[in-house]
Amino acid sequence: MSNVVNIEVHTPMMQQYLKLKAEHPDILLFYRMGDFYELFYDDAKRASQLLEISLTKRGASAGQPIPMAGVPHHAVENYLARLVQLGESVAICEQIGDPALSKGPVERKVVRIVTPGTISDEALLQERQDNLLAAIWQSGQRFGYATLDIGSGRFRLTEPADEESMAAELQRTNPAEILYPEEFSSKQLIEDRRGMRRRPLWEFEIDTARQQLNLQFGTRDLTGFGVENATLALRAAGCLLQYVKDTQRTSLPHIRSLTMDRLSDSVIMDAATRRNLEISLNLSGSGENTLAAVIDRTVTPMGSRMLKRWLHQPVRDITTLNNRQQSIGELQNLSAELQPVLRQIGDLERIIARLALRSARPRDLARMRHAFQQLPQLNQLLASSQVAHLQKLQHQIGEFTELCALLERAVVEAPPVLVRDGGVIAQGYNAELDDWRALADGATDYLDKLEIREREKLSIDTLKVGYNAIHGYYLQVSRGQSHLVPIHYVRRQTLKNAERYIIPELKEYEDKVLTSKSKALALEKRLYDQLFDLLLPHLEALQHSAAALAELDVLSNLAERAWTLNYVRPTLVDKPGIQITDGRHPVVEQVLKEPFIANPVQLSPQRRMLIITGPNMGGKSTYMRQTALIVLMAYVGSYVPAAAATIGPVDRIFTRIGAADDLASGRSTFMVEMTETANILHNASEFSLVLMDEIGRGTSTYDGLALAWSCAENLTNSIKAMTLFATHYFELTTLSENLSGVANIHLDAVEHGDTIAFMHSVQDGAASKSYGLAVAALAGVPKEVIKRARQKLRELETLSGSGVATSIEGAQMQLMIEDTSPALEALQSLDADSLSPRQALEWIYRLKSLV
Ligand SMILES: Nc1ncnc2c1ncn2[C@@H]1O[C@H](COP(=O)(O)OP(=O)(O)OP(=O)(O)O)[C@@H](O)[C@H]1O
Repeated sequence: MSNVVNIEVHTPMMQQYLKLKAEHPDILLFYRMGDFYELFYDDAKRASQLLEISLTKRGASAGQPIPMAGVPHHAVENYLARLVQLGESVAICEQIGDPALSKGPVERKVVRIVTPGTISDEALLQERQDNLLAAIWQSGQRFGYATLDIGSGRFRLTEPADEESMAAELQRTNPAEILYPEEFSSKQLIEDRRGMRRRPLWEFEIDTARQQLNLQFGTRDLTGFGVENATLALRAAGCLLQYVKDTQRTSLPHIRSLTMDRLSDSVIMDAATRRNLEISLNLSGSGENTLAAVIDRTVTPMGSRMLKRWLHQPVRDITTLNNRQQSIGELQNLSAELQPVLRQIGDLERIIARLALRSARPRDLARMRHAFQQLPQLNQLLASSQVAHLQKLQHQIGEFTELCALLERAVVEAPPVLVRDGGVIAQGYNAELDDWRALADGATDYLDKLEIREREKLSIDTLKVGYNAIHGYYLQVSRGQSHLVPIHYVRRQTLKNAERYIIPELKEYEDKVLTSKSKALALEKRLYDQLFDLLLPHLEALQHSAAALAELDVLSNLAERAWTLNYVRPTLVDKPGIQITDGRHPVVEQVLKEPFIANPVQLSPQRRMLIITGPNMGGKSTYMRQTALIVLMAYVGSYVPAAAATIGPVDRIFTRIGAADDLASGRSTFMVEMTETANILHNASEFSLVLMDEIGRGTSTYDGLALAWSCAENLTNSIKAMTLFATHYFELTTLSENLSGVANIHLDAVEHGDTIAFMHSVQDGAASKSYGLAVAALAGVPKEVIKRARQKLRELETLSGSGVATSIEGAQMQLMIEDTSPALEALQSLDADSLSPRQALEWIYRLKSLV
């Protein structure tokens, strides 16, 4: 802010503003002015662009007009939501002093900082998506990475060994905000991401990190979490925790532990694989036609978030997988009854987080109560289950009878949005509150009693209590009886026929009535806060319960999906290999109008590589992807789209499918393809599932073929990975003759008149011909171009004379020769509908002579 050299020359209000702004130079400052939040100077200009609100001026200070933009306070959430979406942070500055008592501007303070990665307000969050804050640290090749979900308290660490795995982690977690150290050298990893925050190096100090974390968890050291030696990740975690404390400005009791994610615990997928398999985002970046779109029918937002985490992090622990499978089996009979009950539970996880942050709204408490009210029924439904894992979940869910009763007593049936307006605490919960409210509503019989008492005591039958705006409450006595009033009656007003008096008791009452409304409100706020104090000791149990409920939702969803979509339970074995009978692509089978053709997969140490040939559009990519998706689903613990599946150990899934230019980082299609291939060759093992689609396509034929050939050899001979290798290089089909473990399969197609029909069924052996030209014709490439291509193809084939090419393309030539015969040409020009029977007979003779 260059125009602010000497703060003294500004108006007092601007001085206050500038001091506050100086503490938050990099983020927008929302400065509360009455019913508005206002932004000044550069903030105003930026906000007016980002929010499309008008930029005006508010007077002048230091001789210069002050650019200003503002948003009404009641609509602030909409604006915040938009800014947070754009990756911006906002400091919220409120008036905290009493305007009536302050000289000069009212005292103001930044009460919280809203940042994309630390939001917990319902209005700012997407329901069915995790919202993570991340911090990253680098040392040499290696990284430390910490993520926190403030909406649940999940705090996780990893230490990716290289850039590739770091990129995969970033993609898996997809944080809303990333803290990175100044001088971070792998900037290209994060530069396209939103919500980037550069932090000073000292925030990543290891000693400070340990100290901060121990303070947070109330521990002496971090050995209990098994992260003592993870110094890279701990540095990131330390920075992250300080940032959260700084922005939230409140305690964070729901962040109770730290977990280390170890790569060996899950089936690893790199960034390209995650993208290619379209797990929760499709290749064009939306959620349609993805695995998640097909199998997510969870009934709570927390369940949906958990399911997506599962899909992105398949686990290798057989016990966990068996637990999930058994539960799904059992829940197939129960899910129809369970799901409507679970739906009522809603987003308990985030409600509990807001409770921990003491920002839960009255409706959060009402929803929590409603959730508790479902628990007896839920427990009853689960009671009959024999599956140990479900029993464990049931135990973890608990019943919270007392908390439910408390909330039933304390909170009205349908509370308003904010505590500020009152009307949240229920009648009968607190006697004092009831009194104040009764007073405020004039709903007491105090005045009636007073009137009767005084009238009888003084024997003045005209005495009555009245009220007017000027004098407040008074006692009125007719002129004729006014001489009877006692000495402590003070005359206030004389009317024609009556006198009006006040007495101290009445005045006292009046003061009480006048202040009762604000007294009631203040008490209500206190009681509301006390409710938090009563609920918070149960925080840990509540968090466990929410997690178990989310898991129950995911499992009954998977049970329902398995039942509805006809999935089977896969058998997980220690013996390497993948055997699938009648496998289907979970997404393609849903979007296809025609029936999906199920296909088998047989992979084993003796049959490690399948070379897949067949026409374009034949279904090669679909087949390869469905195999990967079935394996992924099996390692999520889900049932799979197949008639049967037996799946051995899988450590990683790799895909080299399709190629998109990575223009942003200046890498060509071929370069991307080769980088991904290199990654596979470096990292795959005999337990990896590798999908290779048409590698070598992006360069000259011979280079491409040579590369494809040597990659295939390397994958079978040295790496011994389980590989599906789709190719248009027919030469590769001869690999099976020389290499053990390689087999040919193809996708079938048949010609049908002058078009071809794709059978989409996988058969043993290599494809008998290539249908490139036929498919091109099908796609509408002009006839003369196809014709010329046929000529050219023939020339090329005569030229090359290579064994494989001719034998396979020979068949193609056959097709072409037939195609150009005069009989065929004559037939093509024939309008069969216009022929008489006699003409038809003549035609047959004519055709015969042409052949
Ligand atoms: N098993 C199947 N059953 C029914 N339809 C299928 C099947 N497999 C694929 N298809 C249909 O065929 C289309 C093309 O499939 P896919 O993209 O897998 O072919 P491809 O052989 O990989 O083609 P290209 O070589 O051009 O990439 C799919 O979009 C789908 O509509």
